[in-house]
Amino acid sequence: MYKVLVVEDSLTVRKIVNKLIEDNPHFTCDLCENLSEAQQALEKSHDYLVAIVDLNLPDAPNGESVELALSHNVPTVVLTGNFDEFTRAQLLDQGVLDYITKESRYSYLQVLKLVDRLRKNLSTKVLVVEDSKTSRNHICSLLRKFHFQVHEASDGLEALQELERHRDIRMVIADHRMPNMDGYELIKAIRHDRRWQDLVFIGLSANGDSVLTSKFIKSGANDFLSKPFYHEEFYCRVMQNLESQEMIQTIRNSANLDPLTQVYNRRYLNEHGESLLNPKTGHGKAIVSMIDVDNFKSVNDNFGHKTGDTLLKEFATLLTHFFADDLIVRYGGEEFTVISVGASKSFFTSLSEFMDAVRSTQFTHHKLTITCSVGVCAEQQSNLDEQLDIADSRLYCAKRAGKNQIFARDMQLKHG
Ligand SMILES: Nc1nc2c(ncn2[C@@H]2O[C@H](COP(=O)(O)OP(=O)(O)OP(=O)(O)O)[C@@H](O)[C@H]2O)c(=O)[nH]1
Repeated sequence: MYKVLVVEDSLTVRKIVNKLIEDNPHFTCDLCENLSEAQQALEKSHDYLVAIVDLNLPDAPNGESVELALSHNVPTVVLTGNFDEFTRAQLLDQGVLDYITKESRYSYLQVLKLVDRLRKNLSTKVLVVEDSKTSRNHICSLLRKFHFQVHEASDGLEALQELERHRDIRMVIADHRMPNMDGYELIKAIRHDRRWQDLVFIGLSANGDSVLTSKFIKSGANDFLSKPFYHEEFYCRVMQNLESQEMIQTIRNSANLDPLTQVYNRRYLNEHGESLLNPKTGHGKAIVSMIDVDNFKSVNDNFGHKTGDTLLKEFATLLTHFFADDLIVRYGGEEFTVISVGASKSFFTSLSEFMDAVRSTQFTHHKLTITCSVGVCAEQQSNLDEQLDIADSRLYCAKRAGKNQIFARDMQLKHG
């Protein structure tokens, strides 16, 4: 749970902000109506994610509440009834994150959006690629103020190494002119690699060259900023690009993920499974397994469909824990497919550990114990469908042989 400090003398505004923020289960608010309450709150707690502060309070008419929050190193958003260009520029220079006027419901939604962005930023990695240390430090400190996890590189080659080391970097902000590999070469290298297709890339350059801008964008950059930039513009671009990327991710997820268990769905398997077996695009071979919960119908019959759903979710979570590097698909109902391109020995070790974990786990709040049956096809066939069919027929054999077991080869059919 993240704590938000709200310093506001109007009861109505306090209530609106509190309601909007606390409707999001990630947040809780501490409400203060004047400077002295804010002072006490800041002395008592040192873990505020952000402070939302009214510029003029009865006991602090000249923005003292903002200075107070900033002096405690709490990222601060100013909420005020007066829009005044000079004050706004002054506050942004002082280091406040944003300046929002209390005009309409939309203003309050903007506050909420910013607060939630700050929460998400805590786990968002950004790579800053810039050879000038002064400029790099400046960009990094702007990003840290917004709670981003910041990584640094001084040229394109270093950036690629950093991206290999931290596969979950979501955004790259790169200068154009750099030794060894410039920004333009960097974006080309990034877009060449499918793993980084969703990475947000913002190019930077000192000369404001429009040819360079279009070259960057055509090569796959999402946006471009000319230096020197005003930090408000910088933040707007960063936030907007991240939001667009999240929207694309959400659309992609809703097309490819099973909504109940959040593992991949059949559609994804049909579109991408075969490429795993293709030596040009994947590993050329894979171990295919079909995993099915035993007697699942009785869970629905005895405890209801909702409990059945919860059990499936927990079962899928267990799969993701044991087969983190493999492709996990909900094949249908209570049947899952795991496709592994790793070594056969380590796959069977994980499978056996997974079966043990299933037997010993208590599922749902009813503490249900279950087993599962598995059919595996590790021998390569001419296509994925054939491997799936063989794994499925072995799963059927495992069921017929009494369930709670693995069938991996035809030989075992006889000894089942
Ligand atoms: N709760 C829930 N049930 C589902 C879902 N999808 C399929 N089912 C149910 O899963 C049950 C599967 O039943 P069966 O095919 O007889 O399988 P089983 O009871 O596990 O029997 P064995 O496979 O032979 O061990 C059916 O009752 C389906 O209605 C789902 O998304 N949620």
